[in-house]
Amino acid sequence: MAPQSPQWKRVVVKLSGEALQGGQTHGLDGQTVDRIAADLVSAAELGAEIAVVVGGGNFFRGIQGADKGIERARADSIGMLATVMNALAMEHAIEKLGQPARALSAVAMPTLCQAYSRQAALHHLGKGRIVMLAGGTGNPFFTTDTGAALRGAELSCDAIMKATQVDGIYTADPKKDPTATRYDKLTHDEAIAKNLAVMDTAAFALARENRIPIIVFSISEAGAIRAALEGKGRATVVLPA
Ligand SMILES: Nc1ncnc2c1ncn2[C@@H]1O[C@H](COP(=O)(O)OP(=O)(O)OP(=O)(O)O)[C@@H](O)[C@H]1O
Ligand SMILES: O=c1ccn([C@@H]2O[C@H](COP(=O)(O)O)[C@@H](O)[C@H]2O)c(=O)[nH]1
Repeated sequence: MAPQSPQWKRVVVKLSGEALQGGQTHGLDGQTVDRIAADLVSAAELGAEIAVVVGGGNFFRGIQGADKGIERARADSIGMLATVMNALAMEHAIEKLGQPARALSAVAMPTLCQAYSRQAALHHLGKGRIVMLAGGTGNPFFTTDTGAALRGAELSCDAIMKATQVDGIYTADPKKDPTATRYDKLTHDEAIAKNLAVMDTAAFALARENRIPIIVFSISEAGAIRAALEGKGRATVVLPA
C-alpha cells in the first residue's frame, strides 16, 4: 500500500486544554495526555511539521476568573500559566514516545522552557521536533485560538487544525442547542458573519487575512489529529472565499 502523505507540509494544531482533562472535571488525565501525544507523534510520522498551541481551559480561563472578581489582566496571566502546564505535560508525553519535542513559551520562563521566538520555533520544526507553543499570544485579553492563528501566520503554516470537543462547526453551539446542524465547509467570511463561536472572531479574522484554512474536528477519538492531517474523518473546513 502507498504510504499516506499529509495534506499540508506545516500545520499549527490548536489543542483544547479541556480535552486534556479526559473524564475528570479539571486538570490532566494521564491516559488522555498519552493518547493525544501518540496521535501527534503518528501525525508527525506522515512527514508534516507540527506546532501545537495548547489551551488552558482544563485549569483556568481568564474570563471566569474575572467573573469571580479577579482583575481581568491578572486572571488572564493565570490562564496563560495554565497553558504552560499543559505544554510541559505534552512535551514530556511526546518525548516518552521517543519523538523529540520542545516547549516554547510566549511568557518567558527560562528555568522551565525556552522563550518563544519565531526563529526558535522554525529551527525546531526544521529539525523534525514537535513544538509545543505555550502562553498563547503572551498578552492578556486574547485566547489560545487567536494565539494559534497568530502563530499559524508568522510560522507560515498551511493550515490551522482546531482539535476540540465538537466534531465541527454548527449553526449554533451544539452543547446548548440540540437542533444545531453541522457545516462541512464554510468561508472565513461566513463564520465571522454568522458569529459562530467555536473560535473567537479575532482568530477567524487573522486566519482570513492570511488565507489560512481552518479544520475543526473532535479530539475525542484516538488518531483524530493524524486522520485530519490526511484529510479523513469528520470535520468542518473553513476556506478563504
Ligand atoms: N457554532 C458552534 N459550533 C461548534 N461549537 C461551538 C459553536 N459555538 C460555540 N461552540 C463551542 O465552542 C467550543 C470550543 O471552543 P473553545 O475554544 O472554547 O474550547 P476548547 O477548544 O475546548 O479550548 P480550551 O479548553 O483550551 O479553552 C465547543 O466545545 C462548543 O461547545
Ligand atoms: O494569548 C492569550 C491566550 C490565553 N490567555 C489566557 O489563558 C486562558 C486559557 O486559554 P484558552 O484559550 O481559554 O484555552 C484564557 O482564558 C486567557 O485567560 C491569554 O490571556 N492570552
